[in-house]
Order: sequence, then C-alpha cells, then structure tokens
Amino acid sequence: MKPVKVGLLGLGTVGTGVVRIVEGNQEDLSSQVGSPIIISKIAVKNSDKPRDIFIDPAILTEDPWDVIRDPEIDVIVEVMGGVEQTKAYILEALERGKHIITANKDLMALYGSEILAKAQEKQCDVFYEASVAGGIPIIRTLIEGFSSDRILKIMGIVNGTTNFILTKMSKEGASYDDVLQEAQQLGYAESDPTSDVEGLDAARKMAILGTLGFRTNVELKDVSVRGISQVTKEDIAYAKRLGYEMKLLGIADREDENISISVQPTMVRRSHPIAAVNGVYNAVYVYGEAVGETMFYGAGAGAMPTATSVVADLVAAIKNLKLGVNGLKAIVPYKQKKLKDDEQIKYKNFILLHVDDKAGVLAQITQAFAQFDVSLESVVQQPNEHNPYAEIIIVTHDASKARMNKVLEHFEGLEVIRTIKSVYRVEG
Ligand SMILES: NC(=O)C1=CN([C@@H]2O[C@H](COP(=O)(O)OP(=O)(O)OC[C@H]3O[C@@H](n4cnc5c(N)ncnc54)[C@H](OP(=O)(O)O)[C@@H]3O)[C@@H](O)[C@H]2O)C=CC1
Ligand SMILES: N[C@@H](CC=O)C(=O)O
Repeated sequence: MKPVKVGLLGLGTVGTGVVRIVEGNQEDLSSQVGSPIIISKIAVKNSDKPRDIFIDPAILTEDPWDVIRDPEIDVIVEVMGGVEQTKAYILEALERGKHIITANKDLMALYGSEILAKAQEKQCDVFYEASVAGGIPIIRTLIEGFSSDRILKIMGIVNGTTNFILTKMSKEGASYDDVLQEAQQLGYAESDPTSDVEGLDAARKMAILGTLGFRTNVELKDVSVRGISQVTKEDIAYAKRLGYEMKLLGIADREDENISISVQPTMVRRSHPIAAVNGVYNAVYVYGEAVGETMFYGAGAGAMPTATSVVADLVAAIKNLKLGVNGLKAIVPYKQKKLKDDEQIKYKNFILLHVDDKAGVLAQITQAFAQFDVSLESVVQQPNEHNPYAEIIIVTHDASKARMNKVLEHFEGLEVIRTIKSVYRVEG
C-alpha cells in the first residue's frame, strides 16, 4: 500500500511527541487508515540542535518552504507556532491541495476564518483539535457531539500553565516565579509565557470555543482578558476561606442571541466540578439547552497529550483523503454576532478593601453599593493584625459589569478607602 507522506513544521515539545506517536503506534495507525504514515520532511529552526529522539538528518530542513512545496507530501502538520509567516505557509499549502493539522491557537484565533475559507475553496481539511485544551477532544465534541443542541454556556480552564501555577501556589504555598519556571521546563508554557500568565493564550482558545459553540465569528478583540500575574497568595487564601478555589477561567455565555466571552482569575465555588481541576489539567464545562450540564477533562498541555490530539487529527485527515472527502464543514460560522454590553454582563464579585479603621466606614461602603443598585451577599469587616487599617471583604449578588464599574469608580474618590486590594469574579 502506498504510504501517506506527512510534512512536519516544528520538532519541539509537541513535534517530538508527534514523531513518537506516529512511530510508536505505526501498526495501529496504518491499520486505521489503510497505509503506512511516513513523516518524510521536518522543518526546524536549527538542524544541528541535539534532539531527544533519533531523526534521520536527511529529512531535516531549516526552510519550511521545502516542506510546503514538496509535491510528494499530502498532509502538513504545523507545530512550530508563529502567526504571520506561518499563515503564509498554511495558505500556500492549501493552495497546493495539502491538508493541514495545526496546534496553533494564535493562528486559528486570528485567522481561522480566512484559513477555513481557503480550505473550503480547495476542498481540503484543516483540523486544529490540539489548539484548545491539549489532549481533550473538545473541538470535535463541539462540532459533532453538540451539533444537535444549542449551547448556552462554555466555561473552561483552558490554560495548563496557569492552572499549574495557581494549584502549586494554593496547595504548596509555592512562589509564582518558581512555578512558572517549572512549567516552562516541563514544556507547558508558550515560548513567550506572557501569553499564558496574562490570559492571552486562554483568550485565543475561548475565541475558538465561542466561535464553534455559538456558530458565530468570535474574534480575539471580543474577549475581555485579565491574567493571573497580579493574583497573590493572600487572594488565594481569602478564596479558600470563603469556600472557593482561584482559577483562571474562560467563560463564554449567551442569553437569547447576545454573547459575552471573558478570561479572568475567578473564585470558583468548591462544590463546582471545575474547582477540583488541578495542575496542568484542563476542563471544559459545556451547558446545552437540551443536554444540560457536561464536562470534559484531561491534560491541557505537554508533549504527549497534545500530540495525541494532533495525531488523531492526522488519522481523520488521512481517512478523508482516502475517501476523497473533507470533513467538519459545520465549523464555518454563519450567525450574525451580537455582543452583550456591560449592562447585560452580570456576575457575582469578590472585593477586598483596605479602609480606615474608624466608625461609620462600613456604612459608607455599603451605601455606595446601594446607590448603584448592587445588592450584597455578605460583608465582613475585620481589623488587620499588622497595619493601622481594617479589611472589608464583600461578596455581591449578580451585578452588571457597568454598575460594578461605577461602584469601583466611586470608591476611587472615597477618602476612607486606602486601597481597593482585589476584585474577582465569583462563580457558583
Ligand atoms: N507545548 C504545549 O503543551 C502545547 C503547544 N501548543 C502549540 O503547539 C505549537 C508548538 O509548541 P511547542 O512544541 O511547545 O513549541 P517549541 O518551541 O517546543 O517548538 C517549536 C518548534 O518549531 C521550530 N521552529 C520555530 N520557528 C521555526 C521556523 N521559523 N522555521 C522552522 N522551524 C521553526 C523549532 O525549531 P528548533 O527545534 O530548531 O528550535 C521547534 O522545533 C505552538 O503553536 C503552541 O502554541 C498547543 C498545545 C499545547
Ligand atoms: N501554553 C499552553 C499550552 C497548550 O495550549 C498551556 O499552558 O495551556
């Protein structure tokens, strides 16, 4: 049987995992697709770099165009990262009728619609399962498993690095910087980890999930983003005390046809299944109008979990190639997008204030909430052992983002408030 030739762009954390799986599971994979799968060319930045696996130096190139322009290659697996130049490689590969597998969320969040339109024009597959939540098959699930339902909410821990950091800070009291370094050594973090810790990586993934779940074109600029770099050990301790776990949570929801998408550190009620997702694990909770609650769990980053999704996509693409079809057409968004405004976005809030320790302060604070029509679930005032100020810890009921912003603006001008220490979304 004639082998299927695959071109690999990138041989780093994920690329090495892909080679291991394709070689290690060759018998099983080839029996599924009906012919051997051969990685015949690999583009890397530095072909002299020592590798963890044996690679025939003759198949390495430092020029990705060698892979894209090779007429023998049927499928391109892109695990190299990058956006503008990588987009050019992929569009050219599609132009040449090659099928694409990518783990690149940066690319798909920014140019997914253009790439998918080109794929449709050329009747090629573009599969990108590994781009969201590593080893969890969430993209296929949204496209196929939920094709019959109307999704109302998608809530996810979709970044392994930040979940690893928050878990270690919470359970071991570890320092933010040390754990970030460990996540980098383990191959979880992006080449520039700022995109992990500042929430951008999760935002890209939520844009992809929102597009698929709501069948409308969610763009990166539609996602409001806040990362974990300002989350302190004290914040995590307060969350725990109140019965919550601190998680970097992506939330996409819709009411009628109005949607909102955000990524932010969130205090999640301990009884919610997502609160128990720790370490590099990810989870995506999907609420469908008909199906109700579902949740999908697995490793969100790292070589082998991510490569599992990449190679599963490869198998799907080769099966399609053999059948002369291309699949997953439902991914092309068709609905007009309507974003919620700040008055329509509502959730509970946790607020920690440092205030002057004197009579009447609490009344001033609660009055401000009443003035802007924000009702409160709990308010606690306590002296601070080490400082001359008191702490006020507030949890609101659901309040619109617009009204909460007004409260916080008002607080900026209140003399009795020394610092607005922390404000977090609360879920559950
Ligand atoms: N790591 C993870 O857990 C996950 C990563 N992803 C995504 O997968 C992709 C790859 O990530 P990862 O494997 O971690 O990245 P790495 O940095 O480990 O690997 C990148 C690879 O691409 C090669 N490369 C980079 N730039 C070029 C270039 N211009 N020309 C040729 N080769 C190039 C590098 O070559 P060389 O080896 O010579 O330096 C390296 O082999 C990214 O899009 C990432 O966002 C998705 C899910 C999980
Ligand atoms: N840096 C990412 C890798 C997977 O997408 C993460 O930590 O989740």
